[in-house]
Amino acid sequence: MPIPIGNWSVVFGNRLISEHRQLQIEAQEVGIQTNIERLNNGQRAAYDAITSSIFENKGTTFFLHGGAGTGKTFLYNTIAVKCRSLGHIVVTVASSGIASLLLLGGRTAHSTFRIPLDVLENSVCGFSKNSLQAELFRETKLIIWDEVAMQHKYCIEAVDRSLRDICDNEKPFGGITVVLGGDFRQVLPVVPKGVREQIVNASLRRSELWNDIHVLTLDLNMRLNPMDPENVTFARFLMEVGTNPQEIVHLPPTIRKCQDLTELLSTVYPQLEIQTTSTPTYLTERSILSARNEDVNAINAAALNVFPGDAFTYLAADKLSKDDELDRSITNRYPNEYLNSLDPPGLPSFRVELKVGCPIMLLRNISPKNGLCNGTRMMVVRCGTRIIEAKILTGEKSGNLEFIPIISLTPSSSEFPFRMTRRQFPVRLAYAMTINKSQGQSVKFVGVDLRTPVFSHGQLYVALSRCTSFDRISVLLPVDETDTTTNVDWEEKAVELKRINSTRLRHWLSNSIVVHALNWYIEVDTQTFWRVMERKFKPLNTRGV
Ligand SMILES: Nc1ncnc2c1ncn2[C@@H]1O[C@H](COP(=O)(O)OP(=O)(O)OP(=O)(O)O)[C@@H](O)[C@H]1O
Repeated sequence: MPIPIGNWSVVFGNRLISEHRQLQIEAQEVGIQTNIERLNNGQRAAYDAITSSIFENKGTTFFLHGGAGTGKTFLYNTIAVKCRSLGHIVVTVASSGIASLLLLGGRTAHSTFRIPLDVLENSVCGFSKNSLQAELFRETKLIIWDEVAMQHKYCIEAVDRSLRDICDNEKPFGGITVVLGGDFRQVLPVVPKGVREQIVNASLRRSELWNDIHVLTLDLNMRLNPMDPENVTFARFLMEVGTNPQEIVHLPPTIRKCQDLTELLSTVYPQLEIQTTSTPTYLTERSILSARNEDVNAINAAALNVFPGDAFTYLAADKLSKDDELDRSITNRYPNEYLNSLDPPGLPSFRVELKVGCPIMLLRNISPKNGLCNGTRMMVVRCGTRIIEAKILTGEKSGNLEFIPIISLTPSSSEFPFRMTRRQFPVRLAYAMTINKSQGQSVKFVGVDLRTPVFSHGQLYVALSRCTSFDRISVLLPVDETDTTTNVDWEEKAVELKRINSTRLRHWLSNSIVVHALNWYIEVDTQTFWRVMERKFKPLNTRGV
């Protein structure tokens, strides 16, 4: 297609600003006053602090910290509607497509701010000073950014840098009031093949920006009924797992412990062998979670095996990028059979097997406006040769029938020493999903596969907080465990990872031990060091005796 000549925004105005004018008109039609009156004390205090920064042009950066169900989204939307109804521009974004669907006028942070995919320490966003985006942001009074705890700090820093530049203002985010929100008890940013220190360091809390951030806290769970003692105990248990985690967690007797995978499957998905059981409500209400992709794939395959009906198999077309295809040393070393055997995270498998009535999860933001985001759960309605028809199970658009096309997907550049593309339906089976993927999703019945314990910060807390009561959680533990599992908390004060420096070394050695691991030095306080050693080596000693 030829590129249009001329500057159409001069004729029609800035289309991004026009979209926001539409949101302002819609906001005037919503009766926002009742929502403001319903805010609880914590929400009200946060509301007052944020609105005063907006209306008095203070340009404060806030972090709204709150666990699952504490009413963060309710508050974001209340503030956004209030400001829009007064004619202000409010940009609402989230770190994931699925979370952005819950915000009024929400989009992903990456698409709104044009954050580079391979973001680095000094990256800037992909809009210039004269762009439509820059014009929109200069008019913006408030930015709301949800699920920030799982976003790499470089993304937030890139937005800060770019906004300072286009607004010619050295205040954080160019002087715009910003509300970042999330929960640091949940999983931290994903750093491919990253070691613990890299992952902890990728968190916003380790950014220079954190020094200028004003933290607001919400701690009343609005999803649980405070009059129900069972609910209160459950909320307390979750809080304990999230905020004061012990290395070993005792799972209360009210949580069902399954003997094997078959029992876990039949507890979470009862009567799966009957085709008519698989309705949208049945599938929306349940999920099995596991920390590792391999276990998730095995559980999905087992569930599909139990579910009746004909299986449709779709094989992908894999190929190397054009440059690599010409290089004989690469084509000889990585033939097509090898590419087919790869199962990179975030990409569909080479072989996708589906049945009508089974749940799937989208792996790409195909059309956020229509509820088709990375993470959207759907139920397969028809399996065509070139298209899959599926019903949306979650979010505002649930119940809508949509077509899923075959598309070309590329794994992140750092994954392999070559570039490849895979043409496949961007879906995975969704009877089970990884704990990281389940963040932000709620279900009625959850199964947690803990045969391999969680390995990263916040995973146990996220897995156990997907539903609202003990008796709806079933777990599968290793054969030799009856009611305990391991938790991981990387934000704790007891063990701090730091690059060594000689002045600190002398000081540290008085009350801690410095261990050399790979190319990092790890400082561990003496008590924790011996506790870990004891746990690790006790079995050997016992056998020796
Ligand atoms: N002040 C309030 N009055 C009435 N209902 C509320 C209030 N605050 C929150 N809620 C309701 O409580 C439930 C949880 O709130 P919300 O989804 O905003 O929490 P959240 O912190 O965003 O949760 P999550 O992190 O799990 O997404 C929702 O159904 C919401 O409508």
